[in-house]
Amino acid sequence: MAHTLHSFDNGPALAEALADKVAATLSESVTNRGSATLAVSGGSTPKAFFEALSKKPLDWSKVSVTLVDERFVPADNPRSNHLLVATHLLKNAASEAEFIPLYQPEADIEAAATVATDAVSEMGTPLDVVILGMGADGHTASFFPGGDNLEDALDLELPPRVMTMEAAGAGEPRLTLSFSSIADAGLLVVHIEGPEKKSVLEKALSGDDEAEMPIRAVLGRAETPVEIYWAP
Ligand SMILES: O=C1O[C@H](COP(=O)(O)O)[C@@H](O)[C@H](O)[C@H]1O
Repeated sequence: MAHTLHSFDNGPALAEALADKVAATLSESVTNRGSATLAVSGGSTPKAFFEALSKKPLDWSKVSVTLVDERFVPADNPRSNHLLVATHLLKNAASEAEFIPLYQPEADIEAAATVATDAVSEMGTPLDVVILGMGADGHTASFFPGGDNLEDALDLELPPRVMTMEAAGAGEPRLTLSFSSIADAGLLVVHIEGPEKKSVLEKALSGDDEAEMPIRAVLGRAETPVEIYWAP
């Protein structure tokens, strides 16, 4: 599938431009459908983007926000993506948005995935905006190389859902949207920063082994053209 690379001089310029693009897409959905949906990633990269997006003037009370992936930890854990989003995105104008967590306080992660699947499915499909990150190992969402559920997670024939994932490189067990949940998003972005991530992207684009670098599934098979946002 096609992709477009948007390069910026620095992180703050990228954050502002991406926030403008996402806000415009969400506003359009609110105008056309009366509501909008957004799924964002965790990690260290999106903080400045979240801060910029949180200030964009749109009817956030009509916007539902969820995560692309999450560790199986409660929201007060410093490694929680929910905590990251609460701290950097769900404030200012965006404090009006509804947040749908992937972590659920169930006895085990499989039960949490079932509850989260029901909650996310109420957001409707396709999602309006999905923002993906990418790790140095070529993972995106929680599609990790060597992940125990990787094959099913990348299967576009399986229904959209929240899945569990365990992998050596993942730390805690993870909850992740399946590829079928994100591949048809209205706006599908891969947000990466730094020279190392650029090299990882170039390596991903030069091969086709998805088990080695799961980001290749997104770059190669997503129904929606991928918008890559990069800054040094
Ligand atoms: O584990 C994760 O890492 C990736 C990339 O994070 P970064 O710190 O290198 O920006 C992220 O996209 C994903 O949501 C997160 O769970």
